[in-house]
Amino acid sequence: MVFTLRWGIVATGGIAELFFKDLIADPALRGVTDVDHIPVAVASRSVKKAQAFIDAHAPADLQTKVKPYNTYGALYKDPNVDCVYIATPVSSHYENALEALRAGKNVLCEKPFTVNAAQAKHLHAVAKEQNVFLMEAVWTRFFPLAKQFKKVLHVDKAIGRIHRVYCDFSVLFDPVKDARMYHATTGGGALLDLGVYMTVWTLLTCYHHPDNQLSPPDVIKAVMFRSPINPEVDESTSVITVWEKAKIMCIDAVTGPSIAVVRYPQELRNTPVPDTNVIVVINFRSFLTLSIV
Ligand SMILES: NC(=O)C1=CN([C@@H]2O[C@H](COP(=O)(O)OP(=O)(O)OC[C@H]3O[C@@H](n4cnc5c(N)ncnc54)[C@H](OP(=O)(O)O)[C@@H]3O)[C@@H](O)[C@H]2O)C=CC1
Ligand SMILES: O=C1OC[C@@H](O)[C@H](O)[C@H]1O
Repeated sequence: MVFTLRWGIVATGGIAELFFKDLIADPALRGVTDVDHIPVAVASRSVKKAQAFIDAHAPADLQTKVKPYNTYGALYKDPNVDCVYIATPVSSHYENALEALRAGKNVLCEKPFTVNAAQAKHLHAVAKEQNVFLMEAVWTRFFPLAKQFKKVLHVDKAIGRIHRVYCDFSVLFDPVKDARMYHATTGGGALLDLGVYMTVWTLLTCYHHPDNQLSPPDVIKAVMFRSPINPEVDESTSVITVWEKAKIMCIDAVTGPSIAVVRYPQELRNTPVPDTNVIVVINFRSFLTLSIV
């Protein structure tokens, strides 16, 4: 029997477009035959934008079936929506998710989940109260690669004992096109926007290390450079965590919005690596490659 999940899309920006395209792809393409996803509503702050989004992205057979809304709140009240996908800037995630949860909807909320831990904890509590599903859309955590990464490190122990972890991720943002990245009011800056991506690999390596027994890090220290374009947001941030039980020190660095230091496997492969050192490379561009060099 096929379970059908009916989706409401909140906001019509860049990632909402990509999500929508994936949502309507046939699940059989990824070997799934017992679940079907259908978009039933799109909400924007302007109904014209919602309609234009549907016109541009919904396939012919769904064009008249996907309902446009001119407020996000109206979509939360639609009884045909089972799950709401929130694709607004992070500064609005808490408010949007809270309203959707209180309307009894399941929620998939874009990363970063909220601007602080208190908001995240409150959303978690409300979702429990309402007995609905709530998740942050950190897609990289759900690639088969993540599972394989954990197995290679912690079950196969392919690189032996882990002493130090370095995670580095950079993206260059255009001050006009990616304006949300340059303002604190929209939750911009390197750490808030990109930090989750490194955290995935840090947590898989350190938090899920068998010796760590799912304990939080014992030390967390961070250094931040302000953006020269708008000092309200950070240009780059480095975070050191120490995991005493597993005896690992981890350095996470993110860079953006206006400077990007991009390191990809190609250049690492060309770097001679002494036998005693091992680098595990995750290729962010494809998410398919896990190399031990
Ligand atoms: N998982 C992933 O790979 C990615 C996730 N993201 C995350 O998705 C979220 C949205 O990013 P992205 O789509 O790139 O952003 P965009 O700026 O392209 O779109 C954001 C949309 O949110 C709505 N919105 C509501 N309030 C505001 C506001 N105050 N200012 C601007 N827009 C607002 C608008 O839709 P409308 O006018 O229709 O209401 C707008 O189109 C962020 O949290 C980001 O971190 C982003 C890129 C990749
Ligand atoms: O989540 C993200 O990952 C990739 C970036 O290009 C994007 O803007 C960011 O928000």
